Amino acid sequence: MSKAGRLVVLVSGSGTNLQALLDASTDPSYGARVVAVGADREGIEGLARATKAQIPTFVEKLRDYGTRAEWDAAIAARIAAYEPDLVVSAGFMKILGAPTLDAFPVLNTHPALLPSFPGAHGVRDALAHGVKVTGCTVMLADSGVDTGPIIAQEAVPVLPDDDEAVLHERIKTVERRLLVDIVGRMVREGWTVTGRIVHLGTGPIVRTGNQSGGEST
Ligand SMILES: Nc1nc2c(c(=O)[nH]1)N[C@@H](CN(C=O)c1ccc(C(=O)N[C@@H](CCC(=O)O)C(=O)O)cc1)CN2
Ligand SMILES: NCC(=O)N[C@@H]1O[C@H](COP(=O)([O-])[O-])[C@@H](O)[C@H]1O
Repeated sequence: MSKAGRLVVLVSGSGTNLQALLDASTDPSYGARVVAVGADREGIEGLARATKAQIPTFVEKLRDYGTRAEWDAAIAARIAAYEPDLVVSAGFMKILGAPTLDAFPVLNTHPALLPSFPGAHGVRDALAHGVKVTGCTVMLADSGVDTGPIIAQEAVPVLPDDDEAVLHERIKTVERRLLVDIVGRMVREGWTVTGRIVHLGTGPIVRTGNQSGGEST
């Protein structure tokens, strides 16, 4: 059995996507394991889920730093300490800067069909716009806000009496399944990026010296 891919998962809230990854990783054939959970705030359920699973956690609060650049450097250093093969932003509510993006592949999950409704309030914005179909997107983060190359999407219906919480829970049911599937495939199969297109299946990401995971061409 080859070595399991190392995931650092970043959270800012309830952490149900994190929990789905923790649950999936109990099967050795999944090929990935969560080695640390990071957050931008204390006292969230996502951190409690990690602690219950005996996974190391760290918190880097933006307000503890004089500048955004200092926070960017600090969270990148915390992530680097765990030597991830893949960073997963699962409800993490801060835009990651170059120190993280330049060092690691960062996967993000968003509760809307990008490029529609990017940002911190995708579910609220879709509902307010009156769309009849929304969904979720798994993508590679780049320096923009939800502008990175899209890996997978799945549509979710908007029902007449939906409020933001009801719709978001319907989306999250789909999102957790999609995220677990894509993370597992990326770690087991690797990926390449050609322009905006992500191709899965280019060889295992877990580095054993001469291998490489995600590659841009
Ligand atoms: N470099 C990137 N970092 C992150 C991305 C990304 O696409 N590129 N995605 C986000 C997750 N996200 C949407 O999926 C998202 C989260 C938060 C925001 C935002 O406006 N954050 C504000 C602060 C909001 C707060 O503290 O409540 C900010 O960072 O100043 C936009 C999009 C994860 N990181
Ligand atoms: N723009 C970022 C964003 O809105 N992310 C969303 O936050 C939720 C976190 O849920 P969780 O903490 O239960 O996994 C998820 O639906 C995720 O897509």
